[in-house]
Amino acid sequence: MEKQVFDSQKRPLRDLRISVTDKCNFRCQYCMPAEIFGPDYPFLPQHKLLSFEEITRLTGIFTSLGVEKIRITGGEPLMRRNLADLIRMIRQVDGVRDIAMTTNGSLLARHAEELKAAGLDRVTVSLDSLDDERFGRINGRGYRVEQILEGIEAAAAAGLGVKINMVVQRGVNDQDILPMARYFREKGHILRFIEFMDVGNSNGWKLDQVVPSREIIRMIHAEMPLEPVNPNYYGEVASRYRYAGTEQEIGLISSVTQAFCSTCTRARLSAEGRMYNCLFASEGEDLRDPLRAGMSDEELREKISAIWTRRDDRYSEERLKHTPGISQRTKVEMSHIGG
Ligand SMILES: Nc1nc2c(ncn2[C@@H]2O[C@H](COP(=O)(O)OP(=O)(O)OP(=O)(O)O)[C@@H](O)[C@H]2O)c(=O)[nH]1
Ligand SMILES: C[S@@+](CC[C@H](N)C(=O)[O-])C[C@H]1O[C@@H](n2cnc3c(N)ncnc32)[C@H](O)[C@@H]1O
Ligand code: SF4
Ligand code: SF4
Repeated sequence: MEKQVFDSQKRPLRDLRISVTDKCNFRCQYCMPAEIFGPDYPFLPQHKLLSFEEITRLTGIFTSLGVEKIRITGGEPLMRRNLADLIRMIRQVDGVRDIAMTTNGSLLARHAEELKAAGLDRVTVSLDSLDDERFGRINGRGYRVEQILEGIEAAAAAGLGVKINMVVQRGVNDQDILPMARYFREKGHILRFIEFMDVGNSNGWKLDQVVPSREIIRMIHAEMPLEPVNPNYYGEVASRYRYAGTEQEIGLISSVTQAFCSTCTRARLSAEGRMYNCLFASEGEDLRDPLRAGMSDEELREKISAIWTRRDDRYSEERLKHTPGISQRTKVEMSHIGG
């Protein structure tokens, strides 16, 4: 690393979350509701997407400013053709310590081995229920649980690290909290419960749909006693717990009730090459056009450094005081920026 940049709140730039496509084969109601993301939805045409070479070049510039962790996301990242080639290219970039991918798991079984061979370290698979009927409704396309579980097991068998993410919504899948905890405890995979967030403009978020993490802990602890575990690293998003007397962990991502903006080290790159300083940002800064217009690495580096240096975003910490006005502000969609 040549230089570590800090933002206006003294937060270092450490992670880059790269969205490789805005398309997805699911239509999760909380992310890409089918009524809005219908057959005529104007997804990005291929020429507007950053190429693998462009993503790799930008990754190298980000690592020279302090980034060590890369997360590949989307849309559904496995909808991007030849994704393993991109992983192979990013793996070669100096300073990249960890490459993870967030996926809905539906295409994972057929790609797990090539992704591992290309240099992917770990996957986080999103799964909100073990009940086929509920899961089919949540994903909006009738996909079955079995297909995702096969993807999870294929990833583990290929030697990838595996975590499971479950977005919890009251009245939608809160009855799945305990079955999910029991199942993944038995399987030995880390399950993380995510508080449903007001991302984007289309998911019709209401505060009473959020199940606070402390309620989830209480519920699980009553059946399977838990004890807290210290964070793995500065700015870890999940609070960790383990089942008492075991090494088996769960995580709670409390972005609504216990915001973690004060240690947020994450920059985001959208599929068309805009840099976002926050998951809830309205505007991103275009890097693609300057890159295609021939900007040098040094000039791009200065541009990215300047964007991070003036960053003061802390949306989640301010959310509650802003809650009445939340829906009036136009934010980037989660499927666009990648979560
Ligand atoms: N508000 C907010 N939520 C976030 C942020 N980063 C992640 N999340 C939420 O947490 C979920 C899980 O994110 P992951 O990328 O799996 O978590 P992570 O903590 O980066 O993963 P590890 O690297 O395995 O620790 C996302 O899908 C979002 O819902 C963030 O910066 N702000
Ligand atoms: C936008 S998806 C992209 C990657 C991939 N398609 C997937 O679903 O894993 C990334 C993560 O964001 C989470 N997510 C989407 N909308 C959310 C919301 N409103 N609140 C909390 N998490 C959300 C998803 O559950 C998923 O774990
Ligand atoms: S959460 Fe992931 S799988 Fe669901 S619609 Fe969004 S991008 Fe697709
Ligand atoms: S709300 Fe924005 S600043 Fe806060 S943790 Fe999330 S991405 Fe970071």
